[in-house]
Amino acid sequence: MSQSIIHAAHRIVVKVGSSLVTNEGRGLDHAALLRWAQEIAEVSKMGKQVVLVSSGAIAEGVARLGWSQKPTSVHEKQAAAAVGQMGLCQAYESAFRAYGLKTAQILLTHEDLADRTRYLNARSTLMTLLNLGVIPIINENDTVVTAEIKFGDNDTLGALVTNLIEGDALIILTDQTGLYTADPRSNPDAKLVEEAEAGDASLEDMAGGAGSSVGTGGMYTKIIAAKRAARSGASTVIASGREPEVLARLARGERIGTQLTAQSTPLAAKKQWIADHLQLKGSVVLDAGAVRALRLQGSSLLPIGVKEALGDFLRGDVVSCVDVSGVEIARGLANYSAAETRRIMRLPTGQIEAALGYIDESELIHRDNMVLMGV
Ligand SMILES: Nc1ncnc2c1ncn2[C@@H]1O[C@H](COP(=O)(O)OP(=O)(O)O)[C@@H](O)[C@H]1O
Ligand SMILES: N[C@@H](CCC(=O)OP(=O)(O)O)C(=O)O
Repeated sequence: MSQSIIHAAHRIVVKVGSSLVTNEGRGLDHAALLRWAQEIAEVSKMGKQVVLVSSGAIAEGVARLGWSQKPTSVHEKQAAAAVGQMGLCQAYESAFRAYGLKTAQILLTHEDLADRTRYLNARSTLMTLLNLGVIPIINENDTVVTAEIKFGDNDTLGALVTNLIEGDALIILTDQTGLYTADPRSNPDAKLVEEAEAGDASLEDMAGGAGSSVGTGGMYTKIIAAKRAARSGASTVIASGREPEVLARLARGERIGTQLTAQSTPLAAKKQWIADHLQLKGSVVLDAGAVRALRLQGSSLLPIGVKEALGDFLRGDVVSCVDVSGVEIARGLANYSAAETRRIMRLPTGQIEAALGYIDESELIHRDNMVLMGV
């Protein structure tokens, strides 16, 4: 059997569920947290970047408040989450510190990822943390969300974070060894699914299907998360968080649990999305040198090669790159708005900062965020 997709993955999102983190609700499992921290340190040393999405705030809050069971009222759940998140933070901070790693807490809501500016800000912060070698630890910002605007479960959050940072892979650690052909708790004959295509509809039936008791969480949300992650080209592994050295072994290429493979790579998925993008917010007119650099040398687009910026695009919008006669050469995600582009076009990279007072990127459109058109 081929190697685990985690072996080749560079940027990985790891999601751990409440039952694992809190030892089935009995309070934080410090030994498990230490194990994952040790393994993530090992995976980082292999040159991979890791983001951790951790549940457990509500379960830990319930334990800290001395409640015998999870409350049903939204506000009590939110209060429990606020109490429990302190415990999660403390525990992760000291577990990772033991292995020489710094951590950062990021709490997100659905609205943060739906709003374009907040999406880009969250993305930039996460990328900056990863480049600094810090491990971001993400949870839903339970205090400010109500049922209608909740991710609802952290499997979904894990997938959206994978899309956000263009991760190569999502690892969902849970209390089962992977996806079975039926719920193994009630079907002792169920078999482990070792590999399948992410998005394969038959998986949803194995996991219970929407609307069943399992459909509100359990494996179903993991299958849907794998489908979402695959949209940006990331494959998913579902495995047991209790399996010794699970993360390190996956990273070394060992096959563990269930692998749900995406049909394209993150780069190909992004380029397809850009090529298909119909809502172009503007265009830039390139000089002959820039046209040659894009077409023949596979270069990024630098401000110096831009003669004109048309329309009113913002940073992150898809813009069209045309030659002086209006022929579309490429399409890509702009790093600067139309107004900024007008101030930096025709300038060499070294003068961008003086013209704007800051520099985000030296390219107007990076090659990885660009597709050539009509070739
Ligand atoms: N086909 C299946 N294969 C494996 N587990 C399943 C399946 N269908 C339902 N489940 C249930 O899903 C549970 C894991 O989901 P959940 O309790 O939400 O975990 P987590 O807290 O890790 O998100 C398992 O304990 C199992 O009972
Ligand atoms: N934000 C919540 C997450 C709840 C959740 O999705 O839990 P799980 O299904 O165990 O991943 C918490 O930290 O308690």
